[in-house]
Amino acid sequence: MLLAIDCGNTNTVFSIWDGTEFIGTWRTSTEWQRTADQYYVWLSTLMKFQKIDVEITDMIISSTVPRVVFNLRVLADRYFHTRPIVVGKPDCLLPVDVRVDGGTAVGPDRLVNTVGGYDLHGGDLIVVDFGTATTFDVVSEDGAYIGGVIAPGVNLSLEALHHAAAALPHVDIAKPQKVIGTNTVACMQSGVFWGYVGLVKEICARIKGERAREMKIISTGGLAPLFQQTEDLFDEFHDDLTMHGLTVIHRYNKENN
Ligand SMILES: Nc1ncnc2c1ncn2[C@@H]1O[C@H](COP(=O)(O)OP(=O)(O)OP(=O)(O)O)[C@@H](O)[C@H]1O
Ligand SMILES: CC(C)(CO)[C@@H](O)C(=O)NCCC(=O)O
Ligand SMILES: [K+]
Repeated sequence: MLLAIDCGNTNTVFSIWDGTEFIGTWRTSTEWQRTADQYYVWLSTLMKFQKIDVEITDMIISSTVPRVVFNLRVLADRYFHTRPIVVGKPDCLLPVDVRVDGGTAVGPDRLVNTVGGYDLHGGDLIVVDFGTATTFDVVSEDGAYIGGVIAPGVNLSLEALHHAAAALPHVDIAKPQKVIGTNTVACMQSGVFWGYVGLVKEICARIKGERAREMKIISTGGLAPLFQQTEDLFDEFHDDLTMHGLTVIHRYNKENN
């Protein structure tokens, strides 16, 4: 069975794929110091707790944090006796082209989202991922990753305000009732929430303009539903788009490598 690992700058998600569906998904904070032994204790405990008794034979990793890959490789070797596929490494084949400036190391999560989105919807897509950063990945008609946009993430924007301004507290994102905030927290939430609604609309409109064609907008990441409930920003939301993309890349490598 496949263990798919999506390692972002804030959180790392482990999912087990049985070939048809994900039978378990667990999340931990991303820390490059975490050792293979620590991962194993954590994962095996959670698997036992959910009575998931399966043998992991394959592993695929997407990591936006290069340093964590070493210990995940040790995990694969020591506990599962397998060599992981690492997205972005030369020996990992991708079922889509990447058309960007020479020397650009595109984030593996963006490549995986491109593959996952293309598999589910075909081409001419904008994939919006609300993680540590908010990324827009532009997928051409033939499924290639042709570039995109990187904006500061929602939580990062709120944290930046808190850190840089002595009188601004730590605030969690929420949809404000009105645009005009009548207290500090409401003002901050309004700036980030409505600012983000505008950001998403403007960027998507400009991408469509530059491409001069209609494009489907799909979203993923924990905060996408919060925005979707207000305005019709996206055509579709997929909670596990990155994980889906990892299973597609794994299958492609098994068949072609
Ligand atoms: N309604 C909500 N309000 C506030 N935070 C939320 C809400 N729903 C989800 N979140 C948070 O949104 C964040 C986004 O999760 P996601 O997995 O997409 O990205 P991440 O883990 O923060 O970033 P990365 O993948 O870059 O590490 C998570 O930290 C999650 O706890
Ligand atoms: C933009 C992030 C941080 C989003 O997770 C990641 O995809 C990344 O580190 N990208 C590298 C630069 C690029 O994608 O062009
Ligand atoms: K993510």
